Amino acid sequence: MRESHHRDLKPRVQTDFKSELKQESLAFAMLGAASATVQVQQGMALPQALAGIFANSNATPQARGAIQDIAYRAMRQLALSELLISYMAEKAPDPMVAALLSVALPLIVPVDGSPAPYEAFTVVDQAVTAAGSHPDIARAKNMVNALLRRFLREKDVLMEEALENPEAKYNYPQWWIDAVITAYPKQWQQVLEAGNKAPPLTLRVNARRTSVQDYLARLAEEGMEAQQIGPSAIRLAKPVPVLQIPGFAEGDVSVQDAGAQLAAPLLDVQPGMRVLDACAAPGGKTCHILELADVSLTALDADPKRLQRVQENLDRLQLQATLQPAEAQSDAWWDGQQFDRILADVPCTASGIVRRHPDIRWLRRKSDTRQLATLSAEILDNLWKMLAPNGKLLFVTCSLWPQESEAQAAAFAVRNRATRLDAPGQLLPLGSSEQDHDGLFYALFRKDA
Ligand SMILES: C[S@@+](CC[C@H](N)C(=O)[O-])C[C@H]1O[C@@H](n2cnc3c(N)ncnc32)[C@H](O)[C@@H]1O
Repeated sequence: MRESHHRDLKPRVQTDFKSELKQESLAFAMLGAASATVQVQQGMALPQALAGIFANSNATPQARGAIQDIAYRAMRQLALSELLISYMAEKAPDPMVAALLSVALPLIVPVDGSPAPYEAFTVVDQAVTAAGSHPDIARAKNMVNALLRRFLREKDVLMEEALENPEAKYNYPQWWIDAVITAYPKQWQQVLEAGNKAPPLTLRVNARRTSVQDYLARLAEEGMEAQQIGPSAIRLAKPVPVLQIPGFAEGDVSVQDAGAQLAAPLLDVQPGMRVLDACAAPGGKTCHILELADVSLTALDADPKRLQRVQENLDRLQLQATLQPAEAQSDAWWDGQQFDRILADVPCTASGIVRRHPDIRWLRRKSDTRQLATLSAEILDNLWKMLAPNGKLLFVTCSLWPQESEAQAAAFAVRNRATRLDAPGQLLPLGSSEQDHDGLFYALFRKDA
């Protein structure tokens, strides 16, 4: 996938996704996933693209699930699919046709080692039906048929050739591959591969309502296989929709990655403390802090809409915080009273959570890293003055890039004469079953009196 290729795309996109196809058909799901894929190629985040498609469509919850699954698979193999298409198509297909082919190919050959979810001939047949049903691409129906059938015939040779290309082999832009190799010369392959695996569903047990042991027993009673993978973290063997998680609606558990669950304990909160969560939404870490101690917490975020999600999570867990829509690099909102603890989970490239957001690699530009690092430095310096003497500030990113993480932490400590305390540093997402977490970074600082 070439950067310039992306910017030049001006496809006709069917955002008002009302298809005449049967909702339960694979063709319907593929068409929805292809519409989402085209929008990502135009620069929109996949969750937003899907939300738009769902809002404008008549899709049932089941059909939505299928669209989502197929779109996420397509993101994890986009560079491979695009290269394969370029081998087989005489001229570059219309973006919507290319997107339909890009959602079909991973269903025939998943490269993460998982079994193919459908019979290959069903995929071809349904892709052709999908093309035929869409007014803008119906004329490409025969081409879709011919190309996918050729792929079935020549799969081994085509795959062998394509997998010699690093972008197609690993399914990341070349600059991303280079950045991982530079930062992690020993584990780069494992890191890239882990980012292409579907993420686990990890729960955080709410210590105010139950214990890990009791909750594991409850899951066992319900026939759900699960394993403890952190002090409060439980990984389900098979992901399920949130509303099927026992006790979720009542607040017994929340969904949170095991790596993200390290934040609240590291802050070492004590009853009565004043705590600022400076980039709080959607409130995963906010709620965890409040589950651990009765503190007076301000949850700040620049995005008021995302702050509503913090409130929803607080309500579900029956917790309280003061919500503050504001930018963390500003002090216009601040009453001058210092905080005992500050969590700075700053905006970053999110390169460490690419297994959950496989679209990120196609949306980010190399230059984003520097811009975000500059903003984070401003945020950190501003928050430092809001910290009380002997207070602690926890700096968190979900980035793999040292420029945003370790280099940022080191420069911050020097600028502010902050004392660095023990913290895990960079968590490498290696996808191993013992350490199954996202790629977060943690640095903890104390302001000496
Ligand atoms: C990594 S997310 C936070 C995740 C959250 N701490 C959790 O555990 O659920 C970063 C958040 O920073 C917010 N944000 C972005 N720029 C900001 C800024 N300048 N000031 C404050 N918040 C900002 C985003 O809206 C986003 O919600």
